[in-house]
Amino acid sequence: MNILIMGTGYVGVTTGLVFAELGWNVTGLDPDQKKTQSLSQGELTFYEPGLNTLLREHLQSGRIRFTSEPEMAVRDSNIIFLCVGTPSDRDGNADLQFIRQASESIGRYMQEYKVIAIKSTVPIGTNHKLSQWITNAQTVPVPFDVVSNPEFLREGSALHDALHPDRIIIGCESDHAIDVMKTLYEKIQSPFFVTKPKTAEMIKYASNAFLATKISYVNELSRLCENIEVNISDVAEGMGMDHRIGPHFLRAGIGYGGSCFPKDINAMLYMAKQYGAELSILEKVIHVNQTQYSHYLKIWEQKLGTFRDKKIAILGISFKPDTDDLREAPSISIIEHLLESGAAIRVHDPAAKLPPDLLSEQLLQVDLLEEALEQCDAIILCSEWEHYKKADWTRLKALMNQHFVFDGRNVLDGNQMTILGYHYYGIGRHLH
Ligand SMILES: NC(=O)c1ccc[n+]([C@@H]2O[C@H](COP(=O)([O-])OP(=O)(O)OC[C@H]3O[C@@H](n4cnc5c(N)ncnc54)[C@H](O)[C@@H]3O)[C@@H](O)[C@H]2O)c1
Ligand SMILES: O=c1ccn([C@@H]2O[C@H](COP(=O)(O)OP(=O)(O)O[C@H]3O[C@H](CO)[C@@H](O)[C@H](O)[C@H]3O)[C@@H](O)[C@H]2O)c(=O)[nH]1
Repeated sequence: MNILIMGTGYVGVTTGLVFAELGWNVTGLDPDQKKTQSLSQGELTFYEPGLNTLLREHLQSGRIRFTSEPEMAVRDSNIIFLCVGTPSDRDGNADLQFIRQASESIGRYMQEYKVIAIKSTVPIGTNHKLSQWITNAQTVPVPFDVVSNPEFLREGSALHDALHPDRIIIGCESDHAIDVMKTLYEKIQSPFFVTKPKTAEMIKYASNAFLATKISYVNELSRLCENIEVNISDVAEGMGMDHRIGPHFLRAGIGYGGSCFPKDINAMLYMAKQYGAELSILEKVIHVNQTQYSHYLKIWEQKLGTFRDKKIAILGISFKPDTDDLREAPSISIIEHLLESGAAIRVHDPAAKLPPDLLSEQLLQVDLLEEALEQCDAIILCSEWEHYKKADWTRLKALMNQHFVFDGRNVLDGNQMTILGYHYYGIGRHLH
């Protein structure tokens, strides 16, 4: 079977490489020629561990190729995966313009039966719209089936997640298309959950919103823990031992970011309004997330005295470690706040780069951790890269002017840092 992947971003490239790894022939299609040229030369356009090696391997094996020409790519495919972006529009709804454009080119160029699977995260009912857009673009009627096959991979561990998913969700009403999907994924050991298209679409949003709810719950709880001298990490560990709660997504921090949680929860709230329902819990989830970083900045500023004229090192700017993605990263809001408060900032990140137009005399990005710490008064750790966990904090201390460490992800050993002479503060973290 020939697989066409429309959209060669995080999801498209990972999905394409996983199918190539499973032995299928894959074509990646993207109108962005810079992306398809770079990928054809074995260079990813973003940072994601493990993908580069697999990309080069499968370019060599001939199982994957990239193009910006839709006509032949659509014609030669048996199954098409839509992995295009669905960003927020001005009202918070998911903007379906890329889904629509992709479906119109499928309709225009298809000449025989195809299975068309949507991996992009799309509002309830989009599968149905897609069928209409494809049909309307056809000049002669050609049969096809649409499948909802939402993706659950995380950036930073995309390859692992796509090769070992907890479940494969298939929303489809055609037995033939369900069989095609089962054949495609047969080498992946994972439960297969077949349901209606609308249900599959809802499972994706409901899962992301639930994970974000867990995070906002512990984050709000961390504020209480801060006042009662209890360590939120210990509370989360004890809670997580109950298998009904589970240990995951209970790490308190400066808030969630990324290209998915914020936009998907907004899209859910938009849908709720559209269908006359209330999702008041999710409104609170957003509120806690939006106030979490500023709540802790206030506490940290009191510890330091003031941010004005202080030199602050920001460690880790990506929304999470092992990615260079800055979309909705809490670090950006923190940097903006510090600049307004008159601090001078040096930023370090193992992979992510601040956009050049943000940089100024007051805000520099440096290549070495040592350069960021040189003469600084305080560190704010915004994403928990291994690089920082493994750093030699005994040696680094000598570089700093004052020794305040504000650990926005609760990952450094606070007791050890205190013994070394740092003034260590985390998130809802009372030290023993
Ligand atoms: N990033 C993640 O971790 C993740 C995980 C699960 C689901 N998702 C969802 O998957 C979708 C894609 O996310 P992403 O992060 O990979 O997006 P992305 O922005 O990295 O990539 C999307 C790509 O689609 C391309 N594109 C736009 N119009 C096209 C067209 N007509 N034909 C072919 N390609 C086209 C763009 O040029 C871009 O390269 C979104 O709906 C997102 O919510 C993302
Ligand atoms: O206990 C936790 C876990 C995560 N985070 C933060 O939550 C955000 C999102 O992290 P994560 O979910 O690991 O990364 P994403 O790549 O955004 O993945 C989410 O969004 C994807 C896109 O929809 C889904 O496919 C994934 O299943 C879902 O986990 C990051 O800012 C993390 O720092 C916390 O603050 N505490």
